[in-house]
Amino acid sequence: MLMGGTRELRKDTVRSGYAYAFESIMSAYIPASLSNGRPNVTEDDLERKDYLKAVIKETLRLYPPSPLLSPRESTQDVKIKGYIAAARMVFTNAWAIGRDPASWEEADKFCPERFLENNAYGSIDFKGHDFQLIPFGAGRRGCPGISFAIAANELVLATVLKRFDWALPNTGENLDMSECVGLAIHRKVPLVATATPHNSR
Ligand code: HEM
Repeated sequence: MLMGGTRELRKDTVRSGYAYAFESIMSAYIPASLSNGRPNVTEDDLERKDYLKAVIKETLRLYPPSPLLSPRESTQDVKIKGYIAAARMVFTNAWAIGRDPASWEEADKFCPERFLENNAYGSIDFKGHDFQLIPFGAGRRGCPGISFAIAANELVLATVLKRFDWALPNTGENLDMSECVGLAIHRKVPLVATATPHNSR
């Protein structure tokens, strides 16, 4: 049984807000607030990086690395949305849940701003309490590595943005964001980007 709907992976050629998000972090947030005369990004810098955190959250909403989480098996009869799941393997489609228009405005649009404080989804988090956003699962068998994973993601992303000038190939507004189907999500078309060291930051 597949919980959370069976929306098909679609060829998402809409560049939507990716370039904007990328450029915003690079030019508006990172240099100004992370430089501080120090060469490296530290965890202290990240305390204040609301936009960067929102970008990671929005990425996990649209592209949960484990789109079907871990399979579960019911130990007794249980009715879920009209299905009987006695001794059945149940998959939770976190990918579809993250794009469900019943839960998200402009569900397919990449819009990190939605997660900024005071905005519509500012209080939603991925720690397993808000069931519309469960890239790490939820409950007793939810991912125990959330804090470590998020800290590593923030640190690496902030560092590579701070240390390099990034440029996308000339794809205009059509960066192909299609995904491959699989246990772990990944890009169908590899991302080609140039990174020029930026030593002055
Ligand atoms: C972005 C990074 C990560 C994502 C998206 C992720 C996602 C997940 C998901 C979806 C599950 C299954 C949860 C469920 O079915 O309810 C899981 C389980 C698990 N994760 Fe992660 N994870 C990440 C990083 C990590 C890291 C860094 C660690 C360890 C340091 C870790 C350790 C585990 C373990 C041990 C489980 C099994 C928990 C259990 O079955 O009781 N994960 N993770």
